[in-house]
Amino acid sequence: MSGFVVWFTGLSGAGKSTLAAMLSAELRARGVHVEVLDGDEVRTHLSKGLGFSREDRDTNVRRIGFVAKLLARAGACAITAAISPYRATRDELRAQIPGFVEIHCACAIPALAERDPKGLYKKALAGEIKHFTGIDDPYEPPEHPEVVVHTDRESKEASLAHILSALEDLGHIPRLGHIPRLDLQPTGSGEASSAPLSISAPSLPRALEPSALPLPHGGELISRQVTPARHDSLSERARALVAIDLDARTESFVTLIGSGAYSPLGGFMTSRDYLRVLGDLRLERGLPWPLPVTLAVPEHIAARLRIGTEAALRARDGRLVAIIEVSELWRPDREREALAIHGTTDPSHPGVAALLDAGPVYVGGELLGLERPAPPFSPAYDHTPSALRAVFTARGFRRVVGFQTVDLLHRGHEHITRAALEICDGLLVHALAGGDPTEDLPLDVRLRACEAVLAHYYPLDRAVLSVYPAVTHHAGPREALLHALTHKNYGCSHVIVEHDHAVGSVLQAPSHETRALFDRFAPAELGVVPLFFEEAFYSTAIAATATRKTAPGDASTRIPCSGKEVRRMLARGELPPSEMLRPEVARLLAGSLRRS
Ligand SMILES: Nc1ncnc2c1ncn2[C@@H]1O[C@H](COP(=O)(O)OS(=O)(=O)O)[C@@H](OP(=O)(O)O)[C@H]1O
Ligand SMILES: Nc1ncnc2c1ncn2[C@@H]1O[C@H](COP(=O)(O)OP(=O)(O)O)[C@@H](O)[C@H]1O
Repeated sequence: MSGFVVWFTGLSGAGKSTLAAMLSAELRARGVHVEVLDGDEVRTHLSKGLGFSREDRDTNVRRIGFVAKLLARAGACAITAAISPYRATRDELRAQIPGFVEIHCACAIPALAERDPKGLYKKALAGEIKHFTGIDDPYEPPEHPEVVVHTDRESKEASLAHILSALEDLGHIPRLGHIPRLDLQPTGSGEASSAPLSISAPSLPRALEPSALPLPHGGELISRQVTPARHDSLSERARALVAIDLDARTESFVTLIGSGAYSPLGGFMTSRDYLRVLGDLRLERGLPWPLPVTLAVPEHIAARLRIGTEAALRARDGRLVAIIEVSELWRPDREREALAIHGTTDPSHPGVAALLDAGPVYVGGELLGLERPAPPFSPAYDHTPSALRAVFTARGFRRVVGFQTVDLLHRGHEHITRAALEICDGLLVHALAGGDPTEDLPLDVRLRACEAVLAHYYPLDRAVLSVYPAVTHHAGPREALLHALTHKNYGCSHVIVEHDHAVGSVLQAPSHETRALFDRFAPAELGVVPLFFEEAFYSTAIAATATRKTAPGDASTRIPCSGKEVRRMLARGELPPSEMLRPEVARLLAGSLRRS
C-alpha cells in the first residue's frame, strides 16, 4: 500500500494529539510505518520561533505539510495534529498530497473550556492570551472532511473506530475483519497450501451510536504505553537506570499493562493490592481482581533499588522496554501465595515452581511502557483493547463473547462458541500467545488452524481472531476470572468458561469451583457475563456435537473433542476423525507437524 497523510484539524484541546497517538499505535500494530507530526512538538524545532499570526500559522502548517508529503511519498503514514485553522491552507495541501485524509476533531467551546488540559482557555477567556483560536482568532472548519469525530459526544474508542473504518473504506489499510480464506486444496504434499485468497469481511451496519460495549474494568482503559513523541527521550533515560530482567510472565504483564488490557492496573502491584488480592480477590480500592501482578527481583538487584527512584525493565532479548517508578520493595510470603493461588505448595506444580524460582523481593510501582517486550507476533492479529473495541464498535456489536484458547478450534470448541454466538453479536477468538511450550502447538500453527475454521465455518463478519499476549499461570478458577476481566477490557460483554478450566497443560479445577468463585461477586461488579459450558463432544446418538446437557446416550455414544487427544493422534501420524476436527485443519496440522 502506498503512503498517506492523516491530517487532524480542530481547536486546541479537541483531541487531535490523543487520537493521533491512539491511531499511530493501532496502525503500528497492523504493521504500518507511521510517523506523528504533533503541533506542539513541531513548534519546538521545525517551526521554532513562529507565533500565531495568520502568516506564522500558515508557514507552520505548510512546513508540516511538506514533511508529511515526503513521508507519504516514501510509503509511510504521516499523522499530523495541528490546529491548522485556515481552510484555504489545508486545501492547498490537499491539492499537493495524494492520499490526504482530513479528520475534523469537532468539540464545542464549553466542553473545551471545561477540559482545558493546559489552562489556556481560562487565560484566553480572561484576556490574558490574545488571538487564541476559537476565542478571539478564527477557526474555519473543513467543508468536506473525510471524517468528523465529535469528541464531546463520543468515546475515544468510537472516534478511533470511525477513523479506522474510513481508512479501510478508502483502501489505505486492510480491513481488520479480513480473515484470509486459506486455499486448503492439498498441494500434493498432503498439506494444505497457504496461499490466502483475499476476501474482506462484509461489514455489518456501521455503529450509529457511541460505543455500547461494556466499560473497561474500573471505568476506563489505562494504557501505559508512552506516545511516540516521548519514546526517544524516555529510552535515553532508561539507559542510565538499574535494569531489572523480565521473564516470559513479567514480559506478558508489561505488554498487558501497557496496552490497557489489565486496566485499572497502571503498573506492578504494591503490597496493599497484593495482600488484598491474595485474601479477598480484590484490589485495595475494592475492585475485583483475582491474581497478583508482581515483579520479583533477586537480592543483588533489590539492593540497588531505592523507593522514589526509577528502574528500567529489560526484556529477554536485551531491549529496555519500560520504566518502573519504584514505590515499594517487600518480601512476600511465598507459601501463603502458593496456597491462595494454586491451592498447593507442592513444588511439582508448575505454578508453584515458577513462584519459588522467582526472586525473593517484589517491586511495586507504576509503569511507563516504551515498547512491546514481545514484538507483535503478527500485526494482522495483534490488537490492543482500544483497537478491538474500535472494530466491535465499527461493526455495530453490543454484545461480544470472548473465547481464549491455548488450543486450536476443534469441534467441541465450535459447539460452545457457536452456542455463545447465538446470544451475542460477535465472537472474539483470543489465541493465548504464551501457552505451555512443552504441550501446546506453536502459535503460528494454532492461528492458521483457527483461521481455517473461522474462514470456512463461521460468518466472516461475526468473528475476530486476535493474539492474546497472556501466559498460562496454572491458577485455575482465579485465572478464569482474570481472563474474564481482561476480556471485558478488550470489549467483551460475555466470556466462555470451559468445563474444567484447563489453562495450559494442567487441569486446574472442576467448573463448580470456578463457578463458585465468579458467584462471590455481584454481576455488576464483574461487568462481564461468564458462560459456563460442560465438556462438548461429538454425539453419535444425534450425529452432532453436544454436551451431556443436550444429548442422550452414554460414553459409548460420545467421541471426545480434546486438544490433547488431537495432538496425541497427530503425533502418532493419525488424522483425527472429522467428528473431532475439521478435515481442513487436520491436514494443515499434519503437514505442519511433519515439517516440524
Ligand atoms: N494563540 C493561540 N492560539 C492557538 N493555540 C495556541 C495559541 N497560543 C498557544 N497555543 C498552543 O499552541 C498549540 C497550537 O499550535 P498549532 O501549531 O497546532 O497551531 S496552528 O496550526 O499553527 O494554528 C495549541 O496546542 P494544542 O492544544 O495541542 O492544539 C495551544 O496549546
Ligand atoms: N472523545 C475524545 N477524544 C479525544 N480526546 C478526548 C475525548 N474525550 C476526552 N478527551 C480528552 O481531551 C483532551 C484532548 O487533548 P489533546 O489530545 O491534547 O487535544 P489537542 O491535541 O487537540 O489539543 C485529552 O485530555 C483527552 O483525554
